[in-house]
Amino acid sequence: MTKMSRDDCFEANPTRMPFEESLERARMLADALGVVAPTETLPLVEACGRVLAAPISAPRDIPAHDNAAVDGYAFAFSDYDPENGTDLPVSARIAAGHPLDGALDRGTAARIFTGAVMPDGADTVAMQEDTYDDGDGVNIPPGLKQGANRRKAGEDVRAGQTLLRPGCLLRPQDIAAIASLGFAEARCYRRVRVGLFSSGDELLRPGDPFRPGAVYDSNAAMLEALADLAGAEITDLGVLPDSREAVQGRLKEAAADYPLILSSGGASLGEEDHLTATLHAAGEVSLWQVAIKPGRPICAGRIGGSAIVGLPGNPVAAFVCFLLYVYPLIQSLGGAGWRRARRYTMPAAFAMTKKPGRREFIRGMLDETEGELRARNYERTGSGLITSLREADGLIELPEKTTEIAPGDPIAFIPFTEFGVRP
Ligand SMILES: Nc1nc2c(c(=O)[nH]1)N[C@H]1C(S)=C(S)[C@@H](COP(=O)(O)OP(=O)(O)OC[C@H]3O[C@@H](n4cnc5c(N)ncnc54)[C@H](O)[C@@H]3O)O[C@H]1N2
Ligand code: MOO
Repeated sequence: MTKMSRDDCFEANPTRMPFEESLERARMLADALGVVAPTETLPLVEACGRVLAAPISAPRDIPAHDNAAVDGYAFAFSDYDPENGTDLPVSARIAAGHPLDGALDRGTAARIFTGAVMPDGADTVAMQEDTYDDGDGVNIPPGLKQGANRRKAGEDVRAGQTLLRPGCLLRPQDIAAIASLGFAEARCYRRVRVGLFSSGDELLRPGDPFRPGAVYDSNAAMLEALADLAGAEITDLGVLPDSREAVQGRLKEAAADYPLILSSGGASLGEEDHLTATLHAAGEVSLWQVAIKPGRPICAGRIGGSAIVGLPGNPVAAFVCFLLYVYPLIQSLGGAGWRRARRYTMPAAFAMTKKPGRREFIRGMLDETEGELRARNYERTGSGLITSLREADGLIELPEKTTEIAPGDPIAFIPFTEFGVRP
């Protein structure tokens, strides 16, 4: 029989849920609840950052016409000698927004400007810097290929093409694409409404006078800011009272109003664990007690049509669990589908040993050495150190089976930018 160390609850309790299973259960919870956000039509600039709710198809080609890519002279390639160049009389002037009425006369060139519609009969443009006035017209230099300096109709987008599908997160470049089709508005999902509780008798709200033994509630402000970046709209519902009946009452009440409820603190195995008890009594538990560090006491489940996530009280654990579980949950409930944060493989710039059997997410900083990015760990591991989150650029993910990391070993890095947190 293997000896169990008393100070390691993972060895002492082999029943903790593996990380991948817990994430799959969170995903199943999200799938079961579906998209909870209603839709609304928004002007384009307000739509940026939102999730698209209806497909957007192109009513016409973009660009709509063949057009000049440079200021210069448009002509028919069939009138041109690519070996020696050609002198052509200039019979028209075409500015952007003012297409030529009729076709270009055969054997002539048109003075044309960037973005102006190519006249019928012309297929090639010489850049003005490469030409000269030969007295009677313009000299087109040798060496141009057919179609040079011409942008084809539909080369960006084809008429009828579905450009954006429901569920896509609208970025500035998507807004540009929608505007290029001539649409001023987009149908979007509303932000997911989230009710937020904190939990703990020691908590004071920022602004309250300090008292001995107290801790200011930093999780509420942090989670509100994170949820805002995730595209949700948080309502701070205050601190949960320390009574099982009162917690059950407040949670049930909130579940009737919000499709997602977050709470931090009071999720561990201590006597004060009213949240998990409420989920057991009034709803369903999807995951609880996961083999991860930090964040082991996380729990999640539902009451009716509302998802509830009990985040651990330690600020680092609350932050990490938000990124791992709540961020994708908000995306999914908000219509964007479940998205797993991307991992970037890079060499470790540190050495450490690790206990097997649990997934660890340690705080990491990016170092650039000789043009290569490497990840360094934050030396202290305490789950209450907000400073460590401020120093870090992201999380280093260490798999269950890993027991040792040496400098140069490939590691998986999840930058905070994946969650909209700017460096
Ligand atoms: N016997 C055990 N003790 C603990 C376990 C365990 O499994 N067995 N798990 C540890 C781990 S890991 C964590 S994480 C914490 C999580 O506990 P809770 O989620 O129940 O949170 P609390 O006990 O209420 O608080 C923990 C810690 O965080 C501070 N806190 C809580 N809320 C806030 C807030 N809104 N803003 C700032 N700081 C907050 C609180 O003061 C505590 O210091 O349990 C371990 N113990
Ligand atoms: O794992 Mo707890 O979630 O360290 O702070």
